[in-house]
Amino acid sequence: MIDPHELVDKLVASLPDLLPQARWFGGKDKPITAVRPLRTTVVHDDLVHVVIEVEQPGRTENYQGALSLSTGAWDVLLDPDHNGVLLDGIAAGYEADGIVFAHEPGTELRTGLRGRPIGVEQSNTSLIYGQQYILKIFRKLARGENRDLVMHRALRSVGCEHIAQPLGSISTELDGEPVTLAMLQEFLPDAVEGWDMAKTSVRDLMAEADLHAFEVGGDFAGEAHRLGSAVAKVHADLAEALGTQVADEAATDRAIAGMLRRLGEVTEAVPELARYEEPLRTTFEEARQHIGRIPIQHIHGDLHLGQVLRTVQGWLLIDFEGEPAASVEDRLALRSPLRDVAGMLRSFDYAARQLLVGQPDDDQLAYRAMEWTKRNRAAFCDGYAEVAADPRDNAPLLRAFELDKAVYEVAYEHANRPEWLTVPLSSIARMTSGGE
Ligand SMILES: Nc1ncnc2c1ncn2[C@@H]1O[C@H](COP(=O)(O)OP(=O)(O)O)[C@@H](O)[C@H]1O
Ligand SMILES: O=P(O)(O)O[C@H]1O[C@H](CO)[C@@H](O[C@H]2O[C@H](CO)[C@@H](O)[C@H](O)[C@H]2O)[C@H](O)[C@H]1O
Repeated sequence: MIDPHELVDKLVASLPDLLPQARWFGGKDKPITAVRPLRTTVVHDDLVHVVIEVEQPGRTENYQGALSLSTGAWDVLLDPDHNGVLLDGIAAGYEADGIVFAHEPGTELRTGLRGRPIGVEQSNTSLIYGQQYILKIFRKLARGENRDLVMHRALRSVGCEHIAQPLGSISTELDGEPVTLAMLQEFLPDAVEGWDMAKTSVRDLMAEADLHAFEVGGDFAGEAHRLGSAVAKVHADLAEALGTQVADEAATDRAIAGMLRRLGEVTEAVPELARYEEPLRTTFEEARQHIGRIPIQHIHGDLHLGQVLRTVQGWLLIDFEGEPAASVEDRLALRSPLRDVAGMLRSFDYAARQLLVGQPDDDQLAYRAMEWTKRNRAAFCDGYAEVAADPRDNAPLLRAFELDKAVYEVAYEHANRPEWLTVPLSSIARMTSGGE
């Protein structure tokens, strides 16, 4: 009989070489100084689940994976011959040595399906079972229940129609604290990402030299309007399920300090931001007097066009984990719903400009991009205002949140896609000099 611990020890020795090749591994920027197994669980005849601790200069993080007990092959979560037991375990309410497979109350699941990896660039690993279910396996593990699962459960409890319904989970404990390993949701086979739809619309506009955005076949404004209403409904549902609070002095201080801290950190890392530091600082400080006007609540936290799916049943919001770079406390804090609105407004700007990235300056195309952005941002706000207060009624706050998001994007692009840095930087330049 093969000893799983021996297999895991062998695996761990090879992980410093294997991990940097995995798309989901979030520590590619630094060398790996040590990998240790934290917990080894035989989940099924041929599936050994492993939680590892990865040590790098200045950070120690936990990740999960699995190997075959018979062959020692690594990352068999991706293998349809091995991953069927995950869904079957959730359906059956199975437990294996502290790993708990559970379905949501009142849920009945089909079994015997094999999971195929979704095959998109992602920081987790999602498996699709049949045409019905999607299992998101969280690769980097955080202590405490995963926010994506908590928010989905809260939204389900109030009958929210703009999410993919949560159906089950896999969880465990590490050092006495709960840890979510995976979340099962309904899979929408007809779903199209908002980002892809928006890019198609922009392409159609750019291809027509003489037509305005409203005259082009691929006009997105109707969708942007519906999306605005959907986001407002999700905010209302989150408020109903989890409550709201007045932003008191402590919450206000935290919000302003957070924006100023981020500005300082990003300016240090990206010198191109320095010339806008002063007006940005002033905008963030002035936001203090406006924050108290709107109740704070749980929000999506990382809303952009890649986090919304258009399905036959309307727009759905996915991935409630929050900003990848934010601390656990920041992700759990109550915040202004205008932050989500600001995230989406930034995304319209991105969608309009992505075709111009790396191209020589062209005033006509830049003008048309701006036309598309304005039209869709306005439609989104109109849709939002049909369900809740108009976000534009709080323009100074909305503007501060947009600029804060743009500062975040400067850091994100600097680290991930340097050629895209011009997108948030040019918006910051425009907005800090009085433009929209
Ligand atoms: N319920 C769903 N139905 C159909 N496709 C989905 C569903 N949930 C996620 N997807 C697809 O999977 C992609 C990744 O999902 P996401 O939850 O954002 O993972 P990650 O946090 O790892 O990026 C989405 O962009 C979308 O294309
Ligand atoms: O991986 P996540 O979805 O959590 O988000 C991160 O990556 C996004 C890029 O994929 C990044 O979004 C930025 O680029 C988008 C276009 O690719 C654009 O629609 C967004 O508005 C813009 O913020 C996101 O910021 C980052 O957290």
